[in-house]
Amino acid sequence: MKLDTHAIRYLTGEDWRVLTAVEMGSKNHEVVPTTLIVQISGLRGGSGVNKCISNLAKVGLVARVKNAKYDGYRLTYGGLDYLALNTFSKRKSVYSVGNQIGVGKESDIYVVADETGARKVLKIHRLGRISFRTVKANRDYLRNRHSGSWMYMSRLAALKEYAFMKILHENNFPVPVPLDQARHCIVMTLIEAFPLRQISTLTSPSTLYAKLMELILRFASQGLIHGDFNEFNILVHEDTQEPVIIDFPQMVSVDHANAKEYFERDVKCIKDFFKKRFRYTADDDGPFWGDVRRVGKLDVLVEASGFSKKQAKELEKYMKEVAPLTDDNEAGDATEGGEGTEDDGEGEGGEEEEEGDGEEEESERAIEEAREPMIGEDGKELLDALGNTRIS
Ligand SMILES: Nc1ncnc2c1ncn2[C@@H]1O[C@H](COP(=O)(O)OP(=O)(O)OP(=O)(O)O)[C@@H](O)[C@H]1O
Repeated sequence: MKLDTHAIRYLTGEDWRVLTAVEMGSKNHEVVPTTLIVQISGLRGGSGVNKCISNLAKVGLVARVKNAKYDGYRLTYGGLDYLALNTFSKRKSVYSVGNQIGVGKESDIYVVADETGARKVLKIHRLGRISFRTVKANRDYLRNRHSGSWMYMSRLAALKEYAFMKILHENNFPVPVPLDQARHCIVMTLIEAFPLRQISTLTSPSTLYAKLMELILRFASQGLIHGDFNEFNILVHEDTQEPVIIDFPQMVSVDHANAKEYFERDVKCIKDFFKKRFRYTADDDGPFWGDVRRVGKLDVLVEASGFSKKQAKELEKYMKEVAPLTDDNEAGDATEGGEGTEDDGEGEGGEEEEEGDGEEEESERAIEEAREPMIGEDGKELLDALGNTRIS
C-alpha cells in the first residue's frame, strides 16, 4: 500500500471527523474498536462511518488491527501528521509544505510557508519511531503503558521543546522563534545558517568558542543545563559567526540530580570538537561547575508555562528506558513482528494466531508506510486541500 498525498484532497469533512474520532479513541484504547469510532464521531449511520474509515485506511491515516477480542483501528503517524497540519492550516501558521531538510533520530524537519510565502520550519517529533520497529523489549515496555504511547510521548517532546524555546526566546537566548505548536509538531522560524558540524574553517575559532562557553554558563546562571550541547545542535551564521541553538531535548534544571554531569559534558563536547575540527584549545580549562552563579529561574518559569515536572519526568523515563533498548536490539529483533496485540497480550496462540499475525503484519506494513515522508513536493497541493477542508 503506497501512501498517496494526492488523495488527501478528497477527504471530506466526515473523513476528518472520523479521523479525529480515532485520535480521541486512542487516548484510552490501543486499538480503537469500530463501534467506538462510530460513537465518538457522532455521525449517523454506521455504514457512512465505515466508508470514511476505509478511505482513511486506504491513504494510511489509520491502520486496521485485529486482535483476539475485537477488530479496530489505530491512528498512524501519517494520521497524526494530517491532523496537526490541519490545525496549523486553520490557524494560518502553515499554508504550504516544502522540502524535508532534516531527519533526526526522533524527528523530521520540513521547510514550510504561510500564506504570505514567509518560510518557516516545521518539526515533527517522532518518538518511538525506532522502538516502534517491532523490538520485543520495547513492546513489552509499551504494553502496559499509556495507550498510543508513541503519540503521547511525541506530543510531550513537542510540548517540551515549545515551552523551552518560548522561555529562551523571551529571555534573549539565541534560539529560533517558536511560532506554533499542535500535537507532536512545532513551527518555528527558519534559521539561515549552517550546522557547526558542516563548518570546516572559522575566521576566529576562539571567538565562537568563547561565545559558546559563555552561553553554557548563561544557561546555567538562568537555571538551565542544555545537556546535549554539540555541533549538531548549533547553527552558525556565516557572516557574523553568531551561534543559534536549535535543539534542546535534554534540557534540565540546575537542580536536576545529573546537572553537574550534564554541564561538564556540554563543556567537554565543545572543547573536544574545537580541538579536533579547528585544532583550537583555549588557554584556560573552564568553565567549571563551581563558576555557575544562579541569577535567574527559567527552570521554574518553564514549568509554570505549561510543561510540568510530571511531564518532564515521564519523558525522561521514556528516553532512559526505551531509547537504549532500541539501540541494542533494533537489528536482532527486527523480524519479531511486533505490535498488534499489545492491548491484551492474549492473542498469541490457537486459531487466532495465524489470522491475527497476518493482520498484524498488514497493519504493521501500513504503519511503516504511513511513516514514510509524506509531505514533499506535493505538499503545497496537500495544504491547499487542507485549507479548504474543515473537520466539522
Ligand atoms: N529552525 C531551524 N532552522 C534551520 N534549520 C533547522 C532548524 N531546525 C532544525 N534545522 C535543521 O534540521 C536538522 C535537525 O534538527 P534537530 O536537531 O532539531 O532534529 P533532531 O531530530 O533533534 O536531530 P537529532 O536527534 O538527530 O539530533 C538540523 O541539523 C538543522 O540542519
